[in-house]
Parts: sequence; C-alpha cells; structure tokens
Amino acid sequence: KSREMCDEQMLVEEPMSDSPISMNQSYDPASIPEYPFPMEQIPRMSINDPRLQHLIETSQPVVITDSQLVQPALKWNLRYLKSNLGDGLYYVYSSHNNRFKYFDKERAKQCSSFKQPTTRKEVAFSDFIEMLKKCNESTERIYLQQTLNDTVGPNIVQDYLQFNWHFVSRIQSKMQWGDLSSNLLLIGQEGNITPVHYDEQENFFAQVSGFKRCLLFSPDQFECLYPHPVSHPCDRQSQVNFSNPDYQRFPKFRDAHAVEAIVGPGDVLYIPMYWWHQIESLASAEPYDHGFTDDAASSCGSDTSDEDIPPVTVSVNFWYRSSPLPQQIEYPISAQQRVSVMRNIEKMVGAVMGSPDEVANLLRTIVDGRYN
Ligand SMILES: CC1(C)c2ccccc2-c2ccc(C[C@@H](CC(=O)O)C(=O)C(=O)O)cc21
Ligand SMILES: [Zn+2]
Repeated sequence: KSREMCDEQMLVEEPMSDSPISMNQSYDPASIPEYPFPMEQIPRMSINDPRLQHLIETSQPVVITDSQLVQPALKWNLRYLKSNLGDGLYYVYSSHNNRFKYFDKERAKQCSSFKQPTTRKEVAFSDFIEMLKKCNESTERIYLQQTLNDTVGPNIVQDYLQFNWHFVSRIQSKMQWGDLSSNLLLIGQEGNITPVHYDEQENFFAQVSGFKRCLLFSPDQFECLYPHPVSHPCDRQSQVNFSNPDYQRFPKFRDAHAVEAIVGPGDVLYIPMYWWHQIESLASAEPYDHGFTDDAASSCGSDTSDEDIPPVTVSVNFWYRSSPLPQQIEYPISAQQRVSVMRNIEKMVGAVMGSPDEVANLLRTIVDGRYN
C-alpha cells in the first residue's frame, strides 16, 4: 500500500504524511530549482508493464518503480555504510558552490587557462563523514563518487549479490549491450547539482535514499546544449548553466525542452546512452536519519550523532557499454549516431590541427558557402 501511496504522492508532489517505513518518503517541493525550458514527465511504470520493453528498445527514458534492483541497499544509511564499507579509499569531490561539473584531470593539466570547478580527494569513509560535518559550518559542499569494488566489507558484498541481477541481465542480453562497466556509489548533500552532460554508456540509475530530480534531453538537442569541444577537459558537458544561461553565446538554448523524473528510494531511471541529463539532490521533507542516534548507538556511546551530519542522498548507477557491434547503418542515421560521428570528426581534426581555433577554422572552411 505504502508503495502505491508513495507513487501517487510522487505524482501529485504532495509531501507524504507520517509513513510506516522509517526511510524518508517525500521531498520538499520548494527545494526544486525552476528553469526556463518546458518539461514533460518521464513515464513511471511497473517492471511488468508491457510498454517497458518497447521504451527501452527505442532508447526512451523510463522510471521503473518496482524492480527491486537495489532492494538490499535500501538499508544503506551512513551508519551501516561506515560499519560495513571497510577501509577502502573513496573519491570525494568538493565544490565552493552546489555544482559538481565533471572535468578530465589529465586534460585540465594541459589547459593552463582552465580553472577547476571542483577538487578531488581520496579518503576513508569515516573521513568522509567528518568532512560532511564540517560542511555544516561552511558553504563548501562534497560529493562521494566511488566505483563499488572488492575492498568493501562482506555485508556490502552480500547486499550487492542480492541485487536483482536477473532484471538487468535480461535487458542487457536482449538489448545486446556490452559488459557492465561499473557501479558507482554516489553520496551527495541535498542541494548538490550534477550539471547537464551526456555519457557514452547505457545507464540504469538506481535511487537508494533521498530524492533526486532528473532532467533529461534527447540527443537531437545537441545544437541547443552547446557541449564543450571534445578536446576540452569538460568534454561531454554542456557550456550552458541552467541557473544563469548566456543567451548571447547560446541562443538555441531557448529551444531546449526536457523530460523530468523525481526518483525516490527503490526507483530506477533508465538514462539511454547519449541522453543529456542534469541530476539534482532534493531536500527531504523530514529530518534525515543517518542511523547514528538510534538508542543502541547512543547507549554504546557512539561519538557520532545525526544532527551533526547534513542530510545526503544515496544512489547506485549501473553503466553498460553499448552493443559492441556497430549497428547496421540505417538511414536516416539516429541522433546518437550523429553525435558519435561528430565526436569522431572533432577528434580526427583535433589530432591533426594544433589548436581548437584551427579546428573551427578548418570545419568552417569546409562548409561555408559550399554546403548551403
Ligand atoms: C558529479 C560526480 C560526482 C562526478 C564528479 C567527477 C567525475 C565524475 C562524476 C560523476 C559521475 C556520475 C555521477 C552520477 C550521476 C549524476 C548524479 O547522480 O549526481 C550521473 O551523471 C550518471 O549516473 O551518469 C555523478 C558524478
Ligand atoms: Zn552522467
């Protein structure tokens, strides 16, 4: 019952009243940033819905509400993770604002004019929790992003093995996707934003705790989202800041249109390869329970208490390489294929010409006055 109520709640966007389950059941609608472009809703459906297969086959975003994909992870609060993740090191990104724009470290080194939008540290999970506490007193924000690997403790391994692999493997083989390339564990503060970008892998994005608003744009909106040059450290990321768009430099951004989904615990969003996405961690409607101040912990004198730690969201993504065989080229080619062709041309010309300006001049020389 609570599942349907939660879905209905999510649809009407009304915060849920007191819920029987301890995990947070709703988010604060006031924490949703407003943007200038129109938005449609991404369909939400059960794993048994007959429409699901067709949506995935045609690379359409969809939220699957009852896949049980990461059901064992729904208990992953910070206390459980601190006790069970083991002593592996975790990448933690820091930002002076709430935006966590990806950049390629190696390329950043060669780009003297490039100012890094975030810094990265490699820390133990307990240090990450200490860093979270410090964020309470500053405007600094952090985002843990780490591939789940064999350093995790036995309980996490058990949880991972209990993921609904039947569900994802069935789709992986039916769609002739390549291997699962990685599962990223993502723990970020409420309010964190991953700015709009695309990835070159299929993605089952599983929400574990807290709520994330996902804005997706089809690959054919390449012209509206003005990605950085392929050779730039921020390759695959849009140059447009949704919170402060520069319409002089990016006039076609006015034509962008998004599909939106707010995903909560247990939801899985299919983000097709090359689809642009911006992911925003929303504020939960109730105080956040990290699991540190239940009576057992306080009686055993655990030094951490919940209120010292800002609320976070937890996600696990499943990145799959695309089908290795180049699909039989059918005309007209798909938007994804167009992006792939453009990337290859930029890479080839970039490898030959010295600077990005030379690349632009050469490409303009090819088309100006000749292909009109
Ligand atoms: C912003 C961050 C932490 C980061 C910093 C530096 C290098 C890589 C990344 C990276 C990669 C993936 C995500 C998860 C997700 C976005 C989200 O959930 O916030 C997403 O885009 C996806 O699953 O495709 C988040 C990040
Ligand atoms: Zn992404």
